[in-house]
Amino acid sequence: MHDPVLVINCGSSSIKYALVPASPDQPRLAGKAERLGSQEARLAGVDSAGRDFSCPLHGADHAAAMAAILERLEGVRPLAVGHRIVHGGERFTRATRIDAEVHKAIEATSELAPLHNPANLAGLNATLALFHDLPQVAVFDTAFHQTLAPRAYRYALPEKLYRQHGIRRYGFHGSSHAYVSARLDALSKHHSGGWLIAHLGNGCSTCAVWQGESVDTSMGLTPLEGLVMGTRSGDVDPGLHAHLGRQLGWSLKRIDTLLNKESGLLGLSGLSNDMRRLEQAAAEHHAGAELAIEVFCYRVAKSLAALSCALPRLDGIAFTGGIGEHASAVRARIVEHLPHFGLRLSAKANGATSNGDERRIDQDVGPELWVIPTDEEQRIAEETRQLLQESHHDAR
Ligand SMILES: Nc1ncnc2c1ncn2[C@@H]1O[C@H](COP(=O)(O)OP(=O)(O)O)[C@@H](O)[C@H]1O
Ligand SMILES: CC(=O)OP(=O)(O)O
Ligand SMILES: [Mg+2]
Repeated sequence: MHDPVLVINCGSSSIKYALVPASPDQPRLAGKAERLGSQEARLAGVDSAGRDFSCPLHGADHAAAMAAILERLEGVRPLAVGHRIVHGGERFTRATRIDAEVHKAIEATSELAPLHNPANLAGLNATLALFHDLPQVAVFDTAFHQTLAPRAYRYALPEKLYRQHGIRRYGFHGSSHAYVSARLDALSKHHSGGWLIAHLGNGCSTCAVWQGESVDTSMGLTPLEGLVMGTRSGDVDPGLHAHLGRQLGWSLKRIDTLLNKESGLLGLSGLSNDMRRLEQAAAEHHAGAELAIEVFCYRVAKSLAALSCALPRLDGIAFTGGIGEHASAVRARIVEHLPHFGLRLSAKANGATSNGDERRIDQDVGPELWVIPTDEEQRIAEETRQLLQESHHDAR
């Protein structure tokens, strides 16, 4: 049980890997393959000899990138492999050891998370081939939100669709929200309190946490509901699909691509899905970039206000994800849109450059405001290790 856990986090266009040691004072080998599927695809990180590296992947897809990662980890013998699996449907409420039947069940949920589950499976298949004798564990994004009450997870649709087809809200980014919520519990004086968490990365979601449990969240049946994201629209009028079909003759496939890949920050700005790029362009008065940032911030605030209804008490708000962690102007604009929450942002603390630390950014009055860098890999490793310990215990 002292060996490290290899964590594979396959996103829509990236793969993060981490060899997470049993004890936090030991070094962690980690890296990331980015922009997969494009000519700019690259892999950078630390290899099994502890050396930093960075290399082009020349248009590699997920499977090719996984092969390149595993090559760099040659000689590594982990305790187990923990996989981030985005959609676990209603069946998977906690980390689960992967066998042939679980593998099939994950495949079956792929159509509910078309940008994610197929990528997760590519990562799983690559490590299964190399480490076929090691335990492989699935840690689901949806599991943390299985504590939602029916009033939060049911859509106002005929019951049959829920009972027979599992059509309900599931929520995602569970490992991130769970990690941040546990850190807030450790750091804040409000132990086990009421928190709103904004995970703002390429995919974005908010979550209301009460006493360590998710009570509501912005994503739904798929990771498309809710906030404006890099290329995803978030909420639109459900009548849009029928309208585009009738008026423009668009197929469902075309509409799906529009909402998942051509919308969000990219669609609004007409420029980029990357917040850094948009902030630069907005500083030069690019109208599309200014609008994209304005809509993004307003929608995050609106979602936080809506989710506050799920909390008996609001102790604070935490920002995480690439944008939540680094974009101080975005955080300030979100807070500005919530004047009735009594939030008092400290301009100095908010404006300080982020160097990966956890920090408070309020003036010590009103609900607390935090920046907490997320660590999905740490959470996935912990859940993997815990599952193995439990099965070890049960077997004795
Ligand atoms: N310094 C920064 N300022 C503004 N935005 C940033 C900064 N660093 C990263 N971001 C944004 O974070 C987003 C990516 O978030 P991240 O959580 O890394 O993505 P992923 O969901 O792929 O893990 C991008 O929009 C990127 O522009
Ligand atoms: C669920 C989801 O949106 O994940 P990601 O942020 O990795 O795209
Ligand atoms: Mg992400």
